[in-house]
Amino acid sequence: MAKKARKARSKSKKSRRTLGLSKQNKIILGSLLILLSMALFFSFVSFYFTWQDDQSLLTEFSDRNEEAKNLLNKFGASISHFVVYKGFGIASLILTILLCITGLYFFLSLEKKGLFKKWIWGLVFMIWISLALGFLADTHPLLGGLVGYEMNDFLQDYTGKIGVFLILLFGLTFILVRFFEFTPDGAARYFTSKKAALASNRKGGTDSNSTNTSSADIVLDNEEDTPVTIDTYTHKKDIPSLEDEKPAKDDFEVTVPVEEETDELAMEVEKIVEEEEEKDNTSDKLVADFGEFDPTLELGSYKFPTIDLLDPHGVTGGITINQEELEDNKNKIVETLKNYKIGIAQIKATIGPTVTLYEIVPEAGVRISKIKNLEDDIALSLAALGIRIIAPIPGKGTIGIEVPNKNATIVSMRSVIASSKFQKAEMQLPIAFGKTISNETFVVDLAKMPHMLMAGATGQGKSVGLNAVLTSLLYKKHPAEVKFILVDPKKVELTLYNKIERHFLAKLPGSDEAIITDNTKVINTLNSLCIEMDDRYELLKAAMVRNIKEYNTKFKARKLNPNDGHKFLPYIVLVIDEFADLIMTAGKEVETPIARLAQLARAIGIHLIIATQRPSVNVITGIIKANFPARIAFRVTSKIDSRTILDAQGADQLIGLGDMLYTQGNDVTRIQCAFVDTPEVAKITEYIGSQRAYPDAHELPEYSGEDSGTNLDYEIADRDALFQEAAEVIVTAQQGSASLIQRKLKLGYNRAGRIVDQLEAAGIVGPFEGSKARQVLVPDLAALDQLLSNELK
Ligand SMILES: Nc1ncnc2c1ncn2[C@@H]1O[C@H](COP(=O)(O)OP(=O)(O)OP(=O)(O)O)[C@@H](O)[C@H]1O
Repeated sequence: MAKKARKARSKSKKSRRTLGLSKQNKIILGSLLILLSMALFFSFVSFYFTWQDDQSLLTEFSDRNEEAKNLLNKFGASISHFVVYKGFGIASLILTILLCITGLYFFLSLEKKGLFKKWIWGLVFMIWISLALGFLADTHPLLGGLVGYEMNDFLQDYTGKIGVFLILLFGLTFILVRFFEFTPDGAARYFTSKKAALASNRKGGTDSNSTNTSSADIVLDNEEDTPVTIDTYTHKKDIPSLEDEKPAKDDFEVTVPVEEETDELAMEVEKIVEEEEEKDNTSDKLVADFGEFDPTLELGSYKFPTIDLLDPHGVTGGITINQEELEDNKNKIVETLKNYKIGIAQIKATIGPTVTLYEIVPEAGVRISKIKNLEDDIALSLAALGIRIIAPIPGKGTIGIEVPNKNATIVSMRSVIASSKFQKAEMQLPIAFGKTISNETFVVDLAKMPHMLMAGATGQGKSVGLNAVLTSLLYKKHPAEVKFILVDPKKVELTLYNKIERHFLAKLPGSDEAIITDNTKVINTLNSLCIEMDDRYELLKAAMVRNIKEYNTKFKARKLNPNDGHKFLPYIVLVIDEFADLIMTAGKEVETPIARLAQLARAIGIHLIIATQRPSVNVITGIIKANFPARIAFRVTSKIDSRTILDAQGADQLIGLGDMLYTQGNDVTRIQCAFVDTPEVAKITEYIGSQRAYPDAHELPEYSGEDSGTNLDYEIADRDALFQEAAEVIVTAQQGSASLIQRKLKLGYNRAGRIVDQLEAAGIVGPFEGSKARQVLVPDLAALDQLLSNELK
């Protein structure tokens, strides 16, 4: 009976949990297993009739002329010999059943958890039956198979016949208790209930109307026959908690208490788990059927730029070391320090592309500050610009003196992009800046920075640095994964990226140029980015995740429904070249949204890179600085500038040409920025731009400025010629957005915006509502006609 209940439960547990294969593959595998199980079944059964005839053929399997009597010929004879004769005897049939069940599980895509249990029990049965038959029918070894026979033999050698019998008895008890959930009181109840049912049947035969309909009958029963049974019946009706006392007359009712008496709690827990699983199963099933969502699919044929688009800049081997120069510098350092009575215990040189680091361990008792103060003297004696003393080198306990090489080696972008460190970088937005002083490629994750401030006097390598950042991302990221917003007031530095507008750039709806050169447009873009940020936070909140990475992972696993507004979110990188210019002209209007973005945008994948020539405090204000932990300083002209950008000096001692300091907190790292020339950028953008692209640049949310949409007073005569058409479009679509008018009537952004203002003045659309489309106040075209004709009266 318990088995019956189990079956019923296992049936109800049929869930759509996947087995890691696609549905088609599961059907194929399932049918293969079912057919195999049938083949084995026929082989095994016929083996018992044909084994003697086929025995001689076992060694001649490959001989095509020989024919076996087994229903499945030589295959059947061989496999049966192996599984039945040498294996488990007649119990091997269980194997065919297990295979068949497994096949059905696959075929019907059932949950595999129960399957594993079935196999375990199947094997237990096989071993027990084999052992039992080996014991009981030891004169017929085919029944128990070699396994049963040998096991018996082995056990009997140690425990004798009685011992084996007791072992078998224990095995049987184990199976009865664990598999059939048999308990002595359960059995007693079962038999009592059967007895009671029989008794009531007998009674039912004499008095067919006496069953559970009237209390008078019950009292009668009570008087006449088994009082216990009737007691239970009345309890059962009134007090369900006492059901377990005695079963009632009806078979159906008897089964209920028996079920509750046995291991029911565990079963109910399983049911709860099942419900939880089903939620996930929908996405698991989607993933199994269609695979994970692939955001790159729309541009599936996109080819990443190849390395040969980059120039090696004449550097083929590593850095060439001038041994003489090294010795010379070393001697000069030692001598200068000696002049100031500073003894050196040890000196070591690390040769970098632009500078060589001399690491010295001073003799015991030398004060570090003394060496630090000798910076100018050492520079003088070495007759070199750009000496930087790091005392002490963090984490090393030595003092570093960086001396520029006479012949600096260019670090080509090609070499850093090709480096395994960059190629293998498992970062969200990896950037290969260049090489450190020990000639290691320096790769950082923009997503971790999360915003970057870049400063340097004119001609020191800022634009090259920005190009290095953009190139790194272009080499690592698919157009679906990252979008750039480029602000270039100088109008010349970033123009080349126009070619990849429809792949990698994002812009405001309706703007013609993807690269922003106009300062007023920057304000709109920044505000639009703030709207995008708020929208993304809403999406993250709805998805119950903390950042864009988790969000996108969840979306790819098809756990977020696009119908609820969820979509794959690309990273957005905003690059502003010449920030000083912008802040001078727009001031607070720019500073406020930038500060807001810098404070909040890290989690939702919007990252800012700001470059400026003048790192003065009125450009890099406190609020901006506080939110840009990653700073890069190219050579600046004064110590004050260095302090403003890095909070430390040193940038004034750089040698220019891409020599830079990078800090992201405390440590300052000197890096030679990778050099990528304009023709190389042109080649890369050309390569990408010539490939199939999205229909348009990535569209940012619409932002119309704070003062728009209020106090509008348009004369009817001043209305746009397409006013009525636009009104019809808006009313038909019931969506008050300027971009809709733009698309439908093929207008520019400004004109569409004006029309929207006129529609608002006419009371056709509601006021501006931030990122949302305006409300349409007119329900249909008839109402619109009426409204417009009323106006004319
Ligand atoms: N990493 C580098 N390696 C070698 N040379 C470099 C590097 N960076 C810049 N240079 C040299 O310096 C020149 C000026 O660089 P870049 O145009 O980047 O300066 P900038 O700081 O952007 O100047 P501006 O602010 O006037 O635009 C480049 O043309 C190049 O010759």
